[in-house]
Amino acid sequence: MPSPRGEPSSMTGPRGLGTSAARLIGAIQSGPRPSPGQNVEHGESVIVDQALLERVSQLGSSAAWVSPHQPESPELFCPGPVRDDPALGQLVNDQLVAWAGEMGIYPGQLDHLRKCDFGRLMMLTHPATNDPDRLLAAAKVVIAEWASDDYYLDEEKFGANPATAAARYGLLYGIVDPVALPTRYAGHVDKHLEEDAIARAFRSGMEHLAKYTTTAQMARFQHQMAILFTTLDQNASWRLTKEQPAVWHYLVHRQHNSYLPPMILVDPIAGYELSPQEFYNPSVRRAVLMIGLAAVLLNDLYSASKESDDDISLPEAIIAEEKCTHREAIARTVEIHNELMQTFVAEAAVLSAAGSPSLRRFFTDLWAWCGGSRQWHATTLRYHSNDAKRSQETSQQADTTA
Ligand SMILES: CC(C)=CCC/C(C)=C(\C)COP(=O)(O)OP(=O)(O)O
Repeated sequence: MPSPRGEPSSMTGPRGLGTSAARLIGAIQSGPRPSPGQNVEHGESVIVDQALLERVSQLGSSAAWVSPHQPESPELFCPGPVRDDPALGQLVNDQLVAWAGEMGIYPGQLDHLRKCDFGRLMMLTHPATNDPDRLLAAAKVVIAEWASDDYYLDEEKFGANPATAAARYGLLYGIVDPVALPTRYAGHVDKHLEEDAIARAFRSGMEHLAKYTTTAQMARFQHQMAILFTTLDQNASWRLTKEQPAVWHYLVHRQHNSYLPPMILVDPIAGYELSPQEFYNPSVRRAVLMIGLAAVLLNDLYSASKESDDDISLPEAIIAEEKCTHREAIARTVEIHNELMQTFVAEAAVLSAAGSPSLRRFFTDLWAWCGGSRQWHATTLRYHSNDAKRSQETSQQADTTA
């Protein structure tokens, strides 16, 4: 298949772990000699600095393997946190919970919200900044995303309903990418903001985030949110039909129902910008999509204890398709996660060697985001509460790989 930007035919060569990086090197090396400073923004015609490539290829990969406590469990290929500053996490968490109260999200649940410690998640996933206000800006939109998932789609006890989810997400997108209605109807949006706490949270969170984003960074965030909402609609449709998706359908779904909305904020929160030319370069996008999927599969590994019995997740899709045990499905999920992470490392290394300093930093910050997210998933009360519906087997199994 030709890529949208017409990569050389060497991109259609062998497939599988590692071969993709080799294809990229081939593609990059086969082009004409670059002019000084040329990088992936301007096409694939860059000669790779082999010494640099060897250095970046090592980046993080050895440290990402951690010995399992149970020899039969597959190891998770994921780094640990780059920084752990509990006081900073608590400061952000306190401000976040106060803001959630003002917005009216998680009514009657603020104590639980505090204990889930999303402020700690932000501190762990954005080690490039110590500025609590930057972390809070990112935290607000993240918690608004989670609230929409909980209150529109997942938690029927909170009024979530798959039959109305798509209609609600449609209205919510009108807040994320503010609509410009004819005068006669504009007041309805204001009324909706008064009535819907999640819409209010998004409006407020986006305003705060805009302090730190360029126009292009905000636009790409809105694009990623539109994608997220589309897949949450897809999820609602599976819930309505009680369909267990095929594994590949689930992977397509989860690649976009992923942690990419918070992950692609690593540069504005750290105070730099990956250019739109590099961000949207198809090879860069491919690497980013892979690490985004891997990061959210880690959620599937840790969150099983809180999910309902009809949960849609990769282990559940594998059990249905392969008729295997829960333990085997977890092992397969870890394998898939690891393949994605390893391919990301290989491809990001090549792209880093050819790209700008901001691209190298962006990949490094995504890697750090995963390390922080893993630490939070392994410890947060959201996935480790005493009233967990299912046995803790899944998260314990995932923990043994941590
Ligand atoms: C942070 C973010 C992008 C939230 C929106 C969608 C979402 C909640 C996820 C991608 C996390 O997956 P999941 O819906 O399974 O989350 P929980 O396990 O219910 O916390």
